[in-house]
Amino acid sequence: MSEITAKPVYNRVALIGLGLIASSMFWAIKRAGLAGEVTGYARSAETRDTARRIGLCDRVCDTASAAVEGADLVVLCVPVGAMGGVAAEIAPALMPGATVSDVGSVKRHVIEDVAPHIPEGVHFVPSHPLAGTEHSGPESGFAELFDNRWCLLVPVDGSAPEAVARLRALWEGMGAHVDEMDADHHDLVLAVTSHTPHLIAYTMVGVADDLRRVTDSEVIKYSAAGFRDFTRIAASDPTMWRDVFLTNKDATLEILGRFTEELFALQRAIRTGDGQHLHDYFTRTRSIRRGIIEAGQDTAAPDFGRGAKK
Ligand SMILES: NC(=O)C1=CN([C@@H]2O[C@H](COP(=O)(O)OP(=O)(O)OC[C@H]3O[C@@H](n4cnc5c(N)ncnc54)[C@H](O)[C@@H]3O)[C@@H](O)[C@H]2O)C=CC1
Ligand SMILES: O=C(O)C(=O)Cc1ccc(O)cc1
Repeated sequence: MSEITAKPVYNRVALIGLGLIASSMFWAIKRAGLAGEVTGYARSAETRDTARRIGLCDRVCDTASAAVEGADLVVLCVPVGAMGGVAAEIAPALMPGATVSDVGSVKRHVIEDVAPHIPEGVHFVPSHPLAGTEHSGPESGFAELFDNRWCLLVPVDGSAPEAVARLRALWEGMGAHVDEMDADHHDLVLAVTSHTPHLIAYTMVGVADDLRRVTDSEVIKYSAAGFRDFTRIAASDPTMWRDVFLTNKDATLEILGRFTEELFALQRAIRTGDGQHLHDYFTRTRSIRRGIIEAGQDTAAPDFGRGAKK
């Protein structure tokens, strides 16, 4: 857990879109004293009311422009497909010298949608915390979400090194390990490690539901850990994940193509009784898992299902 820092990294941070990630950022920023003030804006009056009720943000504003006024860091925490529209809305109110960042799960598309709206003299440094849960909304965040998790910074052409270093300090202060990556590489890596696995989980739960077994209490009760993980992941926010697949289309289709080829080979091995193929395949995948454990790269699973925490 981070210590309280002596000096805030930013004077004023504005969080736009008050869901899981923004609320977790707020509690993590407060935990370590990383900003003088945190303002927030959410599109719906209901979310703004909830935020005020639970003390999420020092000041909740009724417009995005009011929230970003005087902010030296603005973080867009809305679904990937909404980033460009929000950037256009806040652009005239951005303070010269401010940094705009985002936390979107896809980077190339966000950069293409947001960068054209960033005024001269304002920095743009996209980011992506590799931490989350299947929960969403302002009450789902907690200060520990980013502890020991990776946050990838994806600087664009012209991102000033000092703006990148300052954002790195914020994420490290929130407990994350930080790495930098190019946008296309990011999108391919995430298609393998997150996006396609989510699609597979959605599909598996859909298949089980088609068989009318998933809602049967006995099946839920006796389902093994793997299927339970699928149901947890398949409960993730539909808007967020719709946008992920629509905006990381090429990388996801590339990985899905490879996935289906391998799946067909396994399907054929089962049909033809080719136990050697199955055994070889499972031996290879087991060694990958063991390599991860031996390298100490298996970070502890976050404590899913927690509520907002002050
Ligand atoms: N949920 C997760 O596990 C992770 C999500 N992300 C990314 O973080 C971003 C936010 O995700 P969450 O916090 O999970 O979502 P969330 O659904 O909890 O919160 C998103 C908020 O944005 C608001 N919103 C939607 N469209 C808007 C618009 N046009 N203008 C203003 N507000 C709008 C929603 O009402 C909601 O309050 C997404 O881009 C997602 O890809 C990144 C890492 C992990
Ligand atoms: O809940 C899970 O298992 C996750 O994988 C969380 C997650 C979801 C989306 C991201 O862009 C990053 C992390």
